[in-house]
Amino acid sequence: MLDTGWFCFVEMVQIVSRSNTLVILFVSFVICALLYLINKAFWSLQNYNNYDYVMQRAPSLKKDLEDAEARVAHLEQKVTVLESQIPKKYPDVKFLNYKRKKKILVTGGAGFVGSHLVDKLMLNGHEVVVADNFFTGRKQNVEHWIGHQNFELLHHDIVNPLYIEVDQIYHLASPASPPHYMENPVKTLKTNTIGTINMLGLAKRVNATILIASTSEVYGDPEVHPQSEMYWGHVNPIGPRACYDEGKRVAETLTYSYVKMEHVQVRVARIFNTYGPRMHMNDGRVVSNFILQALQGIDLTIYGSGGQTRSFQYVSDLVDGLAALMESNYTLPVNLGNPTEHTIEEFATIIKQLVGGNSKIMHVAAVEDDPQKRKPDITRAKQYLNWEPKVNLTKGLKKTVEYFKQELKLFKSDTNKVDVEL
Ligand SMILES: O=C(O)[C@H]1O[C@H](OP(=O)(O)OP(=O)(O)OC[C@H]2O[C@@H](n3ccc(=O)[nH]c3=O)[C@H](O)[C@@H]2O)[C@H](O)[C@@H](O)[C@@H]1O
Repeated sequence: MLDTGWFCFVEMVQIVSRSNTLVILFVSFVICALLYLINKAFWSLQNYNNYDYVMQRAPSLKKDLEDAEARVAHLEQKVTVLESQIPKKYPDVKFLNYKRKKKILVTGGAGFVGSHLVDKLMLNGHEVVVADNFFTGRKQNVEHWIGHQNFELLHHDIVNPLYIEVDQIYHLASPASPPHYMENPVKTLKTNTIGTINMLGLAKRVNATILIASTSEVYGDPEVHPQSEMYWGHVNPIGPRACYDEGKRVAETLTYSYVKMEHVQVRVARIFNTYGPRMHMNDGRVVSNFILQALQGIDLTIYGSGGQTRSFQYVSDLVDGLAALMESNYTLPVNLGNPTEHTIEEFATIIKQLVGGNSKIMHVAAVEDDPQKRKPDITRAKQYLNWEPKVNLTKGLKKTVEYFKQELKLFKSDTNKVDVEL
């Protein structure tokens, strides 16, 4: 078509040179108009043919597209399967031969203390089964082991019996922070009584050694200071803390009854105030409360005068003590705690200095039956387990503050304010 146009143009130039200019201009105009119309008709015809062609092939093109989509879906599936086969990177665990490798159940193994203990046992090369009802425990505390050949996670409430084969049981399952264990006192009692019976029954059936996590709370509001294992305690049996204090006291009584009647191999750890990474942001105990308040620049709330004392141990010291107790042959209760004692007022100042910021210290109403002093006598642990705490308060608190900073960042990406349960 372009060639024809060019040809006509040349022709016109030749005619112009020979004829009357006006006639020639008119003829040229008519020719150009005709060429334009022919050109337009040609392109419409071409487009019509393409459209027709596409319409004719539409069903087969649609089928091709469907086939391609099915092939892509199939390949995607294959990629998913292959990705799941790529070995996950786990922390390095020790190799133990079958004689030394133990199968160990940790109840409450997804909780704050339990998960640190699980890490230690896993790294030492044992096979670990965690049973947790996730009331205060969290999957994220043990997620780095999920899928490992030595690890198993059971969503199980130990108020119901558990039938498995194990060599050792660390029985840690129970809420431990006052606001959590007071939330449902009957459930706390069931966990510490029926749950403990179930675990002692399991230990008896499979001939496993069982370690019971008891607490400094069995000493109640103590009249003896520091508290040695010989002290029988001073607990209000009908007070708000009784569900936990008395629950743990019954757990100890049950334990020694199983020793007397069934010769079960037992260990009993009386755990004093413990802190460290993986504490829940809404734990409600003093360490997490003060750190979170200081990090957010809000006032640190002291319950009562602040003259009451506590002795804080870092979680890695505790798990070393628990493992040492399990491996010992000592069957009476053992205190596991750090004997460095502080008033709560001093503790608030320590946290404020460590975190910095503008928080002030304020006093609010005292809580009922709050033990006024607490400090472990750890002579027994030193003598029979060769154990004593290694991590000092500043070092432990620095790690804990770092942990809570990260937790706050994650939390704040969701919302702007954290409600600390007070
Ligand atoms: O941390 C632990 O290991 C222990 O914690 C609790 O015992 P408690 O000593 O009462 O724990 P906190 O709630 O941390 O209280 C410690 C002290 O700080 C005070 N407190 C707590 C929280 C707060 O925001 N402000 C405050 O002044 C409490 O009144 C108490 O005097 C549990 O009952 C024990 O079973 C557990 O072993």
